[in-house]
Amino acid sequence: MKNKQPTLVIKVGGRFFDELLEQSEHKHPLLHAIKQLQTSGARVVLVHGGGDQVQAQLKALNLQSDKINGLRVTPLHHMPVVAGVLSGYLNKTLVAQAGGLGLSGVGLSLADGDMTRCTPISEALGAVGEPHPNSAVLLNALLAQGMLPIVASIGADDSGQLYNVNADHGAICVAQLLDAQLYLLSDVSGVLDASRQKLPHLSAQTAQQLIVDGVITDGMMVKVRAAQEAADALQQAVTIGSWNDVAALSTGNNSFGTQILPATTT
Ligand SMILES: Nc1ncnc2c1ncn2[C@@H]1O[C@H](COP(=O)(O)OP(=O)(O)O)[C@@H](O)[C@H]1O
Ligand SMILES: CC(=O)N[C@@H](CCC(=O)OP(=O)(O)O)C(=O)O
Repeated sequence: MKNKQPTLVIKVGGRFFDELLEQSEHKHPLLHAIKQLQTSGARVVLVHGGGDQVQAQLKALNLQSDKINGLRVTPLHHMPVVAGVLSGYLNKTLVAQAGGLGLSGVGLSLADGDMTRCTPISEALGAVGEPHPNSAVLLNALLAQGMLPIVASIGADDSGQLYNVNADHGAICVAQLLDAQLYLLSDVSGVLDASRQKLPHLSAQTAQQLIVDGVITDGMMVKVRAAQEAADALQQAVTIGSWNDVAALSTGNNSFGTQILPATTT
């Protein structure tokens, strides 16, 4: 039976933590918006990355780290650092901050409760996984108790190997698992056009053109491509927006962010 309460999967990246730790006394607007959403009956799952913090920790340990098309090449011997930063310090920081606001945060990874299973993306990327939805039992049990699952982008495969997962990919997978509305939040108001204006929505064709023209680059290129695949798979729009405009999320304001539309509706 389909759950009648709306389910939202909200993804934040590394720069969110810089802002979170700068705000004194649990003031981050995203956590307040999540609390309001929960009060209004929504089920919320938070998925996070932390690429900047992974990079800083690898550098501090003199470990060279490269990216291919926005994804971090991850030799197995980098995994203790990657998993330690994402599933350890950052995940527990978010759980602690949520708790300070009265949210019951539960820190998880993509491997917990067998919620996803990873397959390697390519030999060149090493221990970088593509997550596949597997079991929603744990997440549904936590959500039924009014808890806030906080999922770090670390996964595992059938043989028990750990994987570094791009957090946008992780969030998409969790949204598929729960048939949820997906919000990929970052430090920009949405996808910007060549005049740096926010696009209210974006079709697959326009996105491809803006990528070819060099208007959508770097992490946003990965995000838009992943959001497009997710919109097609979920058959509903995926929103790319800013974690500072999130009050709009609880008021249902549909001018929030850029809506990435499923290919069939464009
Ligand atoms: N057309 C664009 N519109 C918005 N941001 C863009 C665009 N092209 C590149 N970017 C960059 O993408 C960044 C967001 O992607 P990314 O850094 O991967 O986010 P996150 O780490 O939060 O997942 C923005 O901060 C911006 O610098
Ligand atoms: C494979 C891969 O690239 N993994 C990412 C995981 C963290 C992440 O995605 O963090 P953001 O959301 O802050 O970018 C990384 O190592 O940086």
